[in-house]
Amino acid sequence: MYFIGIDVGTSGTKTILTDSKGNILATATFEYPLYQPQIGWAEQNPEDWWDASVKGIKAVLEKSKVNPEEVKAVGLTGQMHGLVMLDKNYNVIRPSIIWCDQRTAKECDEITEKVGKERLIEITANPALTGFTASKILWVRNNEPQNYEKVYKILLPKDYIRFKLTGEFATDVSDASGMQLLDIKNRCWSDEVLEKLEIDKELLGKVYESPQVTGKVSRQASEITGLCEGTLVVAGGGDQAAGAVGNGIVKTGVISSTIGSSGVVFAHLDEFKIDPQGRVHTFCHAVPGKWHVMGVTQGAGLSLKWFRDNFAHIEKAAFEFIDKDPYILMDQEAELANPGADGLIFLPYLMGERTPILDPYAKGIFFGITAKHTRREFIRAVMEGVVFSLKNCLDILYEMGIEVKEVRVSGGGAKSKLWRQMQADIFEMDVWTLNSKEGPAFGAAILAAVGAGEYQKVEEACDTMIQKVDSCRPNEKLFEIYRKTYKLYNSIYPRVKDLFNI
Ligand SMILES: Nc1ncnc2c1ncn2[C@@H]1O[C@H](COP(=O)(O)OP(=O)(O)O)[C@@H](O)[C@H]1O
Ligand SMILES: O=C(CO)[C@@H](O)[C@H](O)COP(=O)(O)O
Repeated sequence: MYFIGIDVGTSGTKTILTDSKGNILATATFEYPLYQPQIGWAEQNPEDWWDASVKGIKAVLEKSKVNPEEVKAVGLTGQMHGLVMLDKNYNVIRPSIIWCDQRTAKECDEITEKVGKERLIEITANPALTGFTASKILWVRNNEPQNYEKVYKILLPKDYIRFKLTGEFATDVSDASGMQLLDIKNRCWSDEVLEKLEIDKELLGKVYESPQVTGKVSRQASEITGLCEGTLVVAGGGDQAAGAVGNGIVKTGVISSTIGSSGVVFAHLDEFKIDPQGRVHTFCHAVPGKWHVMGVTQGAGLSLKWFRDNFAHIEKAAFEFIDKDPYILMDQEAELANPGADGLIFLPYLMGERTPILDPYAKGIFFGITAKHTRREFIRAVMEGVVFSLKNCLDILYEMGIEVKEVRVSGGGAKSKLWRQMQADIFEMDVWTLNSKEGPAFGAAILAAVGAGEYQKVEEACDTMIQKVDSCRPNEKLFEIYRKTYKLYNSIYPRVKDLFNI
């Protein structure tokens, strides 16, 4: 039996095909643009996600030579929080306002006022945040009433792919948690929040636990994708929860640190638990009946990509001549700089910042530039700044009393040995890599295997399908320089934060 996992990421959609033991037979990634019509805005075109998913499914079927009849189930995952609105003819009404868009500060105030700050945290386990879907819905209602009038269904990114594959309107508890409309403790839509925000429940899909089957591939989707009509489609999860399943973060003590476009530190919770100050998110996990807590930095891999696209012309040119990934060349360059980048510090707030500072107006900073600094210190400072922002989230987890015995790294950033080592040195802990680097897509395939009955429980599937392969040991000699640099990093934002919103 075979399973397909589809991850609708921010930089592209990744599709993988695995067997039931977790061997990956084929992978395919198709990229698409991110539109930034104004500073702080971020949009993508849901049709691009569907095109990339169709191409991905076709590619993995072709590369693996697996007979589509042997593909038992498809699992879906993707970037969380993005708002997809369909009209009654199932057409997309406007581009999706995605997770890193920061335009909704006013709507967050509106949510806090209507629901009440404490009650909102009690129900949704989080304060009102610009990244979450509820404020994006209100923004469209307040600013584009002509679009809001047309809304028939509201979906999350991966759930749009589900609709295209099966015709069903559905979601799962982990992704729905990021809409700020879910009662997180009771794992269902909150009638109270919906009523107070005057959002009709009929607009939302049915909520499932992540391994549950939500529908089957339709004849039309079968003709487009090459999958067999009737192939099962399971609920899946938000990319962080599915990624955690793909990394085996399904029990306490083991956490993950992911550098994708965003950066996330993620821990499993057996019991519902929140940070009373709302500095990190508590959401439903993709493991039925469990929760998780995570800290999110908005601009992690996104920061390095921004640097590559704007300042790494040498590496990009080299790529054309010697066909070497510019990121690998940038890594080599950064490795030549000293740890601590000779005092050059980068705050990665290029898309505002989520946890723990929760500031949509925050902006990026290079601090401490001198004539001695060269491009290599700049690249290194970007990478270190991202790890410091992840360490800020890790510190909150420690404050909450969460046990951390082991860190597993994933996301595109985990391809870099230097970035993995920096995490070990700055977290002062061993960091592990796994057999699969395809975190969320692999997690979605695991959820598909559970949904199809190949395994009874997510934990059992993880035990069989995931292996640890390699670790980076922290270098104690670097603790002092990184501790000193981290202290300085932490003292910059509080001193300048009032200047960002002028
Ligand atoms: N070889 C590499 N070295 C360092 N960083 C890398 C490398 N390859 C990819 N990345 C980083 O990974 C990011 C993409 O990660 P990915 O998990 O694919 O993102 P997403 O799921 O958001 O689309 C890029 O923005 C880049 O910063
Ligand atoms: O906003 C969050 C999680 O709350 C992000 O993690 C998005 O889900 C996007 O993820 P990537 O594209 O970086 O994987």
